[in-house]
Amino acid sequence: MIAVRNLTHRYGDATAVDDVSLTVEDGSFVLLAGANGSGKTTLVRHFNGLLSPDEGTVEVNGRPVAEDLVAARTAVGMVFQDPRDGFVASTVRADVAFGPENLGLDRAEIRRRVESALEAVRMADRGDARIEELSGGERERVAIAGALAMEPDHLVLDEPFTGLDWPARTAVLDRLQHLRDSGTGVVVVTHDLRDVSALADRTVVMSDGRVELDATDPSPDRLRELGVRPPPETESESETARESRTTSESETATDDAPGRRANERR
Ligand SMILES: Nc1ncnc2c1ncn2[C@@H]1O[C@H](COP(=O)(O)OP(=O)(O)OP(=O)(O)O)[C@@H](O)[C@H]1O
Repeated sequence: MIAVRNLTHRYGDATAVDDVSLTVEDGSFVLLAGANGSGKTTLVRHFNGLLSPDEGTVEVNGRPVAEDLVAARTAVGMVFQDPRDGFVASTVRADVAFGPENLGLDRAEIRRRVESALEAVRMADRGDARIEELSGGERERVAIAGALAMEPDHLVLDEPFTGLDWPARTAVLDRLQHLRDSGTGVVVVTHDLRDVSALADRTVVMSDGRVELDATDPSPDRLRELGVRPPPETESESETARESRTTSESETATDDAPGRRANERR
């Protein structure tokens, strides 16, 4: 479990994360959303000690992150958008193998993990490709494979789907669902709730550094209020509901006060 308690993070005088408490249980899938600058990336960077709190604590599997950074980074895998500088080897397969090799695993286990991770991002046939020759989306997929190959207890993906085509996106989501079902805690930071929200056990929305919403089934209206576009199904349901509301209001309006009703709808 990742347990964040009363976490505050400041950049100079600006408070980016403001007294946030949040837990990510093993085997749960948490969607972390919120407008630009609301503090999502800053928050998740604390999950494996990439940042240290100004106030509050973060524990992973019951142990304070600051006490053992290596343990925290082994337990919490992290993938960020645009991983341009994050590669350590020249070919895809060597890069994905780097982390498992550092865990001291035997060759057969490293091979199993690497092939399985490449399969998950639909790059199984590109293992020998040179990183420098890959497109942006392919690089993102290699970065995701690198984190998958570590088989961490928790996996945090910050805007992981931006450059991914639909087949890759679907394949990665399938793997995330499978991981969640087998006990991994998954956190996906995204502005785009399409497809991901169907998998999420909870949606957490940040605004101005605070957690403003933590719900299993957030209402589309509340999401909109917090600057998050609802997933399409709920959005269209809501549109339908609004349309039918508008129609019945307009029927009533014809009966009693047409001008006033028309203004209200605007
Ligand atoms: N390295 C930094 N130095 C100073 N301020 C920063 C730094 N990183 C982030 N901030 C500020 O902290 C606030 C939160 O930023 P953060 O990147 O955590 O938000 P976010 O919700 O992930 O945004 P986005 O959706 O745009 O990625 C913003 O006001 C941002 O300008």
